[in-house]
Amino acid sequence: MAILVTGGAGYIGSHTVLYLKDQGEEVVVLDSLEKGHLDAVQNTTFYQGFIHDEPLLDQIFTNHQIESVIHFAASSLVGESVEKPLEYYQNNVLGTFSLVKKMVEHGVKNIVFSSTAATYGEPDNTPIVESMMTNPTNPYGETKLAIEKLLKWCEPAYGLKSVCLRYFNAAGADPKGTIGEDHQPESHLIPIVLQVALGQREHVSIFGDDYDTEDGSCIRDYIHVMDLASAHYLSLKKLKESNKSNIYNLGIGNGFSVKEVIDVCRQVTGHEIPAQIAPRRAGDPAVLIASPERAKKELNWKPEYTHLREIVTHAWNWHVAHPNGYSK
Ligand SMILES: NC(=O)c1ccc[n+]([C@@H]2O[C@H](COP(=O)([O-])OP(=O)(O)OC[C@H]3O[C@@H](n4cnc5c(N)ncnc54)[C@H](O)[C@@H]3O)[C@@H](O)[C@H]2O)c1
Ligand SMILES: O=c1ccn([C@@H]2O[C@H](COP(=O)(O)OP(=O)(O)O[C@H]3O[C@H](CO)[C@H](O)[C@H](O)[C@H]3O)[C@@H](O)[C@H]2O)c(=O)[nH]1
Repeated sequence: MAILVTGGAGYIGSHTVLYLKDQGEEVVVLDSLEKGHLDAVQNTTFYQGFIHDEPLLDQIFTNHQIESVIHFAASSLVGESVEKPLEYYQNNVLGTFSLVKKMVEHGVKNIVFSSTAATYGEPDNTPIVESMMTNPTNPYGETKLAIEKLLKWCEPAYGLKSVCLRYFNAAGADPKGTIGEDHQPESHLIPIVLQVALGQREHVSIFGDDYDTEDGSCIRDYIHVMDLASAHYLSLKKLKESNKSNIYNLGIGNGFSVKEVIDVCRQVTGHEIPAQIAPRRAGDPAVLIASPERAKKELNWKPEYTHLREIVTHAWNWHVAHPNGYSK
């Protein structure tokens, strides 16, 4: 039996594919390659195409014995979603609609879904526990919450079981250095800061220093991408054993401000990394810190890389070895 990984050529998807294969799982990847990289999924059964291509999904579900889906494929930039909400609803909500419809038609009962901390919006308290109110502050988070709700209603109707993983900020790279983060254009904080250290950018902009935080910059919970990968594996295992849907936060449980992240990158790279204060980015909440206790307790998940310095070191090793990402 195989696992279909949508968006498996992307950043988190490719690290999860690597992890799943290491555990002996059979994997089939579907990715449009609009953002992903074929080199990130070498020696893996691969289909280039869209999750809303229903004939292609029929072909994949017919050709392979797919027992479960891990669903990463999405548009996922907070700022861009504020500018292009229609594109976000089309790719994320309508795309997932087709995927789930075809899963139901082909009798595939298990899905692990990439949700996000952005479903919570501006939480009243930290750390965030799963029972807190969801109230997204941007269209990206709204589309992910809409998908969580779609999955919830598909359980009583069609017996579809789901695990929604609300990740906080994915960072780092495969510690062995085989794959890493390469978004084009890059918008995420840590790779941008490392591109400054590599001399590819003159400075990093700090989006807002007037938030209600100690140093005025936004606070996020950075989680190593391989710890995310192991959580997907454990979620699927638990789902198949218990036949019970659930929602889990995935973060370390510690927050770092933008300024603190830049300081850690300075220590790791030995580069001065010039930074400039810039206006706030639309849709950004001030503080997002996870309580990962439910995932630790129920999935027996033990994050391996809990120090930001270690996470940044793995990212830096990848960037130094691949200054132009996957492009030759
Ligand atoms: N990076 C983070 O910190 C973070 C945090 C929370 C949640 N997430 C979620 O995790 C998932 C993966 O994020 P990522 O950072 O790896 O993003 P990514 O852009 O690197 O990967 C997404 C992949 O999906 C593919 N894709 C997009 N739309 C598609 C479609 N309609 N059909 C087929 N393929 C499609 C892209 O080509 C890309 O390879 C996303 O769902 C994202 O919303 C990411
Ligand atoms: O050049 C930059 C880039 C980012 N930031 C700041 O750094 C923090 C982290 O930003 P990222 O773009 O790296 O990540 P986000 O927190 O915006 O988004 C991540 O977490 C979200 C959940 O909140 C979503 O799930 C999204 O997919 C995922 O990339 C934010 O405060 C952002 O304003 C800067 O100051 N300068």
